[in-house]
Amino acid sequence: MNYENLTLHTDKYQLNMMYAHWIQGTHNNKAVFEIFFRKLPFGNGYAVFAGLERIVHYIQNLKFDEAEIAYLQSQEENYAEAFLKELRSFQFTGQLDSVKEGTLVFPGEPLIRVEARLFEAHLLETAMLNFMNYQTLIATKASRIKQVAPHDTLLEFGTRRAQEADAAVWGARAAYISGFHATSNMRAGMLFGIPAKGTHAHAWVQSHDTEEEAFRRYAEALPDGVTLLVDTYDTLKSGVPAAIKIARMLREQSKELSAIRLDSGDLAYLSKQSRQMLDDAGFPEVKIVASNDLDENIMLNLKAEGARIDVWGVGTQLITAADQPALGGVYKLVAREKDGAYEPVIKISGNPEKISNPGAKDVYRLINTETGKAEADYITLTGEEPPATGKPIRLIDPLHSYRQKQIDNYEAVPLLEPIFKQGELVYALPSLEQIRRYHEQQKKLFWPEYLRKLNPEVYRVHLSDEAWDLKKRLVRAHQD
Ligand SMILES: Nc1ncnc2c1ncn2[C@@H]1O[C@H](COP(=O)(O)OP(=O)(O)OP(=O)(O)O)[C@@H](O)[C@H]1O
Ligand SMILES: O=P(O)(O)OC[C@H]1O[C@H](OP(=O)(O)OP(=O)(O)O)[C@H](O)[C@@H]1O
Ligand SMILES: O=C(O)c1cccnc1
Repeated sequence: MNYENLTLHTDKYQLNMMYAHWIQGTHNNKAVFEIFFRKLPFGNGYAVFAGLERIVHYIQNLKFDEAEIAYLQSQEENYAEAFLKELRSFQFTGQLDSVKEGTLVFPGEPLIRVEARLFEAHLLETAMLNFMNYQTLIATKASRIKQVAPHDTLLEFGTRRAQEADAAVWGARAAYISGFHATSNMRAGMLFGIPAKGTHAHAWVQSHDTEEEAFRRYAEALPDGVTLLVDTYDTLKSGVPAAIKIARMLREQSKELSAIRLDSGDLAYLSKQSRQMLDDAGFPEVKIVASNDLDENIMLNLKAEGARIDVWGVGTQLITAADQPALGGVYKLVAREKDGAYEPVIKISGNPEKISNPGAKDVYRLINTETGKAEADYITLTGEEPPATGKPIRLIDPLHSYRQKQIDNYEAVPLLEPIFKQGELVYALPSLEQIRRYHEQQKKLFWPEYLRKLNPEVYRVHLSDEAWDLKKRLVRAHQD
């Protein structure tokens, strides 16, 4: 079945709630929901927000066609015809604000805010979380990998091990946002304009009588600048020597061997030996590509061992976020329309970290005007006066309110941008190159202590006095 309509890409409970609201006549009441996550993945100090482009396309294409309606009828005989009619004319008419893709984001802050009829806001939850959680997770994993090899070339090789096709292409895009240079996935190349790159598999070597013949034929067949996989039989005894012969052949033809690839064995030892052999043979420009279940920890170790690797092919560990395969982003109701006005709502929990921050909120990044570095993120209620220089801010840690800090000279950059207004797209989606550049600039806003991959400093995310007072008031109201 090849069916692209994602309107029913939602959990059944959303339709249950939509129906129940419709039955009680509250489906047109408005509400505000916010997406945020509570815990950073991989012990990282930040996450890289991604998924907005897919969310925009998803919302623009929401439509209950006849196939969706027929399926719903087949599942629930009870659905009133008038409800199905309501679904047939369904479209998003609300407001959506979001952080831009490539932004560094932190726990507890609103990343996407949806203000819409309950009927619409419920339907959107599942798909939006699905897109945002996965893409943000992979962008964050890719960013960790980039941290350990900031000056090397990074290739995304994960498609064959990804959790199906969508994960492969959107994961490739997420990796590119965080600074990967290319993907092996041709469709991701075609869809998003990511450079597509590839070497060859062991099968190419195995399908010839000798390694040398395989390399020669491959170099003759392909355009200039090939990479040869040298570990099919014996890397140092046969693979690298055969590659050097081909490099000589190519040089005579005024062409060149671009690189060799190592895909097994001790990559530190083999890369150092291969480098020496290539240099001794007069080919210092030929690069060394490594692959084989790499992740940021192995890469860091390889670098510590002095490995001579110029290009890293990273697949499984990146595309599946193997060490933490899910980001726990949530979509929570923060305000509901009552008697024509918004009333903030809270979710109480015995665990203080799970008590939600009530009320529709904005979030600002406070940049110290002297250092140019981010000091903290600052969450206000939407009705509040935005923070501005000249107005000192007392930062109160929402979880540990004894932790307070005053800052005076700052620029407050709003992180949430209007994406949809009254259902109309008001945001010009940036190109992937622009997102990638924006992400690079974002990282420069932070001291390295927040960015390091092991035990990073915790970046502050604070509530304004008004937001904090509202929270205390609602907690108390629920205790009485
Ligand atoms: N010097 C090194 N230091 C740390 N880890 C390394 C080093 N060299 C290779 N590795 C990693 O160790 C793991 C070795 O995996 P494995 O034993 O399955 O590979 P292999 O036997 O060399 O090759 P394969 O099974 O793919 O033919 C891989 O994840 C690889 O990236
Ligand atoms: O190890 P990853 O990080 O997931 O990177 C992708 C892996 O996919 C290929 O191996 P595979 O054994 O599938 O095919 P091959 O015959 O080309 O080695 C490639 O050689 C890499 O080792
Ligand atoms: O081009 C490669 O070398 C490649 C591509 C995908 C997976 N493994 C390797």
